[in-house]
Amino acid sequence: MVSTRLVLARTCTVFEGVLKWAPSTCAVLRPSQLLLQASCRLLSVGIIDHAKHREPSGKKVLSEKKLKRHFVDHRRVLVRGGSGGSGMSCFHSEPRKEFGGPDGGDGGNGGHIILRVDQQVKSLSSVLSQYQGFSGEDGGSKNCSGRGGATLYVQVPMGTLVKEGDKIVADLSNLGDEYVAALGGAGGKGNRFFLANDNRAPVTCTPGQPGQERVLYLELKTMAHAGMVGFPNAGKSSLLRAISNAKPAVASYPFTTLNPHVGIVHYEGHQQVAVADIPGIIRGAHQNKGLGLSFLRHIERCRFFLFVVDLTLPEPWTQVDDLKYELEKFEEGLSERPHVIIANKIDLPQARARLPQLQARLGQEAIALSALTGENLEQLLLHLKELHDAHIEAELEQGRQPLRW
Ligand SMILES: Nc1nc2c(ncn2[C@@H]2O[C@H](COP(=O)(O)OP(=O)(O)OP(=O)(O)O)[C@@H](O)[C@H]2O)c(=O)[nH]1
Ligand SMILES: [Mg+2]
Repeated sequence: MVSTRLVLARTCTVFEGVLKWAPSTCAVLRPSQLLLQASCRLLSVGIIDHAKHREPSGKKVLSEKKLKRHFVDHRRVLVRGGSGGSGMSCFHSEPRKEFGGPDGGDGGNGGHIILRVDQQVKSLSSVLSQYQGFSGEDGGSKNCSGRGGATLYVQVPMGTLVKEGDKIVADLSNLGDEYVAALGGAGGKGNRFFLANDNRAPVTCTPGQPGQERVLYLELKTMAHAGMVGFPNAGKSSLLRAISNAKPAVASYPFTTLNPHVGIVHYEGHQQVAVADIPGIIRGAHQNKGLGLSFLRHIERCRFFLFVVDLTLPEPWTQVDDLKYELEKFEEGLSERPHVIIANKIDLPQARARLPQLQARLGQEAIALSALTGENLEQLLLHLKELHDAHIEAELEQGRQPLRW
C-alpha cells in the first residue's frame, strides 16, 4: 500500500508543473495501471479521455449548434456620442441690485462612447447594434454649468478589429486597449460667456452640439498562440480536450466544430499557452467549399500552427499539402509560419503502419500521437512550449510585447 502511494505521489510530481490535469489523470488510474505506466513511460498520459469527459456539475454545457448562435464574430454598430447640454440665458436678480449682469451657465459636454477590451468577453454577441451616449445637462442660472455626460464603455473581446467603411481604424489586440468610437458633443455657452465691454447685457446663449455619429464594423479575430488546422474528423477537438481545459464537442461526423474554441495549456511557472481549435478545412475551401475559409481569420493571428493529420486516411501527406495551400490562398505567407505536424490516431493499427511513409514524404518530423488514448501527448506539449518560448524571444527581440493570455 505504502509503495503504491509512493509511486502515485511520484508520478503526480513528474507531471506537476508540466500539466495541470495530471492529478485528475492519476485519480482515474488504478494503482496497478500506475505501477505499469510509471515503470515503462514516466511521462505518458493514460486514459485522458475519461477524465476529460467529466463535466463540472451544475454547469449547463451548450451544444455546438447553440454556441453558434452565441458566438458572434462580426457586428455592425451605430454609435452616437451624447449631445452637449444647452447654455442658459438669464440675469442675476437680487433685491436692490437691479443690473446684476448675465449669469447663465454653460451646458455640460456629451459623453463619449469608448470601446474597451475586456478579457472576460469572448465574442461580440454582447455588443448591441446601436449605442447612444449620455447627454450633458443644460447650464443653469447663477453661473452653474451643466454636468457632463458620463462616458459609455462598450466591452469587446481581445482581438477586435474596428473598421469604418473599408478602413481599419483600430486594432484592439492588447488587454486594456481602448478606442473612442464616438465623441460627445460640446456643451453650449451660457449668456455669461458673451459678456463684453460693448455688450454688458447679452441675451445670447448657444445650444449644445450633437454627438459624433459613426457606423463601425467590428470584426473579431480570435487571439491565441497556436492555431489547430486540419481536415474535418482529424481529431482537433479531441486533442484540445486532451491538452487543455476547453470542452469542444467531439463526434465521428465531419464539421462537428462550428465555432472557434480556445483552450489554455498550463505550464510550470504560471506560463499559459492558448491553443485555438477551428472548424475543419477541406480541399477547395478557398472557393467556399465546406464551411469556407471565413473562420480562418480566427487563426490568422496565431503565432504558430499545429497541422493535425488523420493517419487513418490513405496518403495522409496530401492533407498537409492541401492545408498549406488553403492557408496560402487565404493569406499569403500564412503557411510559412512556424508549425508542427501532428499525426493523430496512432492507436489504430492501420495508422501506425502509415507513419514511416508519412515521415519520408514530408521530409520533416511529425509528432505521432493519439488524442483518444493520450499516447505521446507529452512530446506535443514539450514542442508547444518550445514554439511558445521561441515566439516570446522573437517578440522581445523586436521590442514588441509578446501575447499574454
Ligand atoms: N481512434 C482514435 N479516434 C480518434 C482520435 N482522435 C479523435 N478520434 C475520433 O475521431 C472523431 C472526430 O474527432 P473530432 O475531435 O471531433 O475531430 P475534429 O477534427 O474536431 O472534427 P471537426 O470538428 O468536424 O473538424 C471522433 O469520433 C473521435 O473520437 C484518436 O487519436 N484515435
Ligand atoms: Mg472539432
